Amino acid sequence: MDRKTLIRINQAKEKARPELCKEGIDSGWRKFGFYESFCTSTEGIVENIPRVDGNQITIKKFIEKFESTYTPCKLARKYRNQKFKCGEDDDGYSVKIKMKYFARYMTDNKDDSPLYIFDSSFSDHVKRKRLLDDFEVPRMFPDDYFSLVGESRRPPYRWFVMGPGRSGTGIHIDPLGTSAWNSLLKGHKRWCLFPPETPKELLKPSQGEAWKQKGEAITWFTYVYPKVSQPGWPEKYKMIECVQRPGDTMFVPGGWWHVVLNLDDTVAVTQNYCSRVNFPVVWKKTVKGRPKLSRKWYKAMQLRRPDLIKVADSVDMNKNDGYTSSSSSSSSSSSSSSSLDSDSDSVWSDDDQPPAAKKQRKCPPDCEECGNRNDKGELRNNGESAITSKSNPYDRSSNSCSPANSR
Ligand SMILES: O=C(O)CCC(=O)C(=O)O
Ligand SMILES: [Fe+2]
Repeated sequence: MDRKTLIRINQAKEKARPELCKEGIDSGWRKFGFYESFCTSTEGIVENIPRVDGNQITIKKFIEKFESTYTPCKLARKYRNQKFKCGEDDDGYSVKIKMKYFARYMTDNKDDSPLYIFDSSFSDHVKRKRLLDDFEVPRMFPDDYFSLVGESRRPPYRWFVMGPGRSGTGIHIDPLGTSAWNSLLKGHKRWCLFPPETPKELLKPSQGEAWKQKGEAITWFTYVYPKVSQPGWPEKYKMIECVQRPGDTMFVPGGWWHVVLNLDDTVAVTQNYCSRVNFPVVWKKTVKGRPKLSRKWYKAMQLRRPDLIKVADSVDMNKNDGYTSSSSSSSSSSSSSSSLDSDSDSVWSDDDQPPAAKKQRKCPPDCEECGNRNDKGELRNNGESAITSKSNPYDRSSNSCSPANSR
């Protein structure tokens, strides 16, 4: 703890519990050594309280059964019986699980890289949609130009994210040059970020090191982190590292590599967006990778944002695209745009699509072509991905490696 914090804390302690401070500030406050001896883990606690589904029980029934009888109860959290996406099966279908099972798994699992809820379809559902009432887009991110194409046509863009310690998101770049914000409500996330020009080969675990867990964040921290944090690591690819705490919002600029490990149980919300700043890059990547979507977007801009049309028309499609808004910028993008050179619009819509359409967008789960895939069905192509299935953030990428549109 730094000196100033220590002084302030001690002042508060002196005022709040003077009797403890009399013995000397540390000895009084640490007499029993509970820091060492008392276990605060929830594991192993046997609960014997009635649990009630707070969404189902009527007020009348609650008063009758619990309040008027002075009976303690635990109103189960919302969404207990709601299903959330925690992965994808080999055919590309969402794997969903009820919140009550996942919540138990969160507190009671010993998996290396546990299941992770990463769900972008919650807002399509009448009950799960209520999650939208619980957060607001931070005021720094007012622009969202993909909204012009309409909610049902736009690529997936916001996710409810929840997972236990050791779960996380392997190293990747967010799709189509979009930037993102990620707000943490509970728990701690460990982040490492690298500039866009960092070569992918330096950031991915080598074959064999991690076998089936190649794309997992925990594998990255085990095998790659020691390399990137060595003194010889190039200054130009310098890692940015931090711990995100409850209430913190991370800003992830377009093109930046990032890897995220949950250090304990976390709940977060994240959104990808296209703003005035990243529009030239996002537009270019969309034209190249998602031509059909780009045509719809263009029409919508003609109608409602002629100012953006001007910018779109001035984007040089042949120039190496940097991630800054300045046209004179010389910073180079990742080398992945070729992976997006296909029109895969037909397959990015959503869970309700006919199986044939869903199948189209699949490549094998451990597709060597595209790189890798994490529990969230994340398929990456050169680390960068196209926004694809509505149900999956990084299905944001899966089209780019299906045979129909292989590079
Ligand atoms: O919270 C996480 O696991 C990271 C999410 C992320 O990188 C993303 O949504 O693009
Ligand atoms: Fe990301």
